[in-house]
Amino acid sequence: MFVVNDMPEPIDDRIVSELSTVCVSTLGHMRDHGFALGLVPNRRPVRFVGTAVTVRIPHLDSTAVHLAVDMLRPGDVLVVDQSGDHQRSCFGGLVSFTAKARGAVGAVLDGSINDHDETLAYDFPVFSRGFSPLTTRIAGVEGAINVPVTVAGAVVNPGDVVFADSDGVAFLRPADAVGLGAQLAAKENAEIPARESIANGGSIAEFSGAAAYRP
Ligand SMILES: O=C([O-])CC(=O)C(=O)O
Ligand SMILES: [Mg+2]
Repeated sequence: MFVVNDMPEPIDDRIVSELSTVCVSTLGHMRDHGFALGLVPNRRPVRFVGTAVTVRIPHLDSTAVHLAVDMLRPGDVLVVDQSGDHQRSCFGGLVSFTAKARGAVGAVLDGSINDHDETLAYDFPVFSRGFSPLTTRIAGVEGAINVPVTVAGAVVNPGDVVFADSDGVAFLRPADAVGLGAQLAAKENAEIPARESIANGGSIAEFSGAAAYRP
């Protein structure tokens, strides 16, 4: 059975611009959930913030991926749950080319990617488990578009904020992303005077508070 739900509301442009200047790992200093752990980008440096368009496929059948890629809009990020089949690739040259042509800003797959050499020229950022020659088929078995999915340990809803950089990917509910950019920027900016102090012999443990635990 195939499920094709409506496309989600695009995330606010302000969320995109605020999160585009801060690091995903700064969020990792503040919370432990919502990260896609174990995925790697097809190139570094990389950075994108966009609206999650979700897809769930059974391991062999990427019919729903091809349907979803055609639906992508500028600013979207395709997020694919491969039902636990991490070794298989549903995402190669033609899918990358189509996603980029639609204006999507990236993809996050809990599976592998293929067509490495072809996709270099497309310069389309994709997080995945790595490269694999074992691909999917258009088998028409089943699939779902814009349903809640699980990707590398994180639950993702259609319309969530996908916040990605060279360190990895975080997923945020849009309401949780409001004002987050400023919070992360403040935390990062606090390190500027610390660097100056450390360069002059100061202590990272004093800055971080670890010094309080020195026996
Ligand atoms: O079509 C696929 O499923 C994967 C692929 O090779 C491509 O995108 O070119
Ligand atoms: Mg191909």
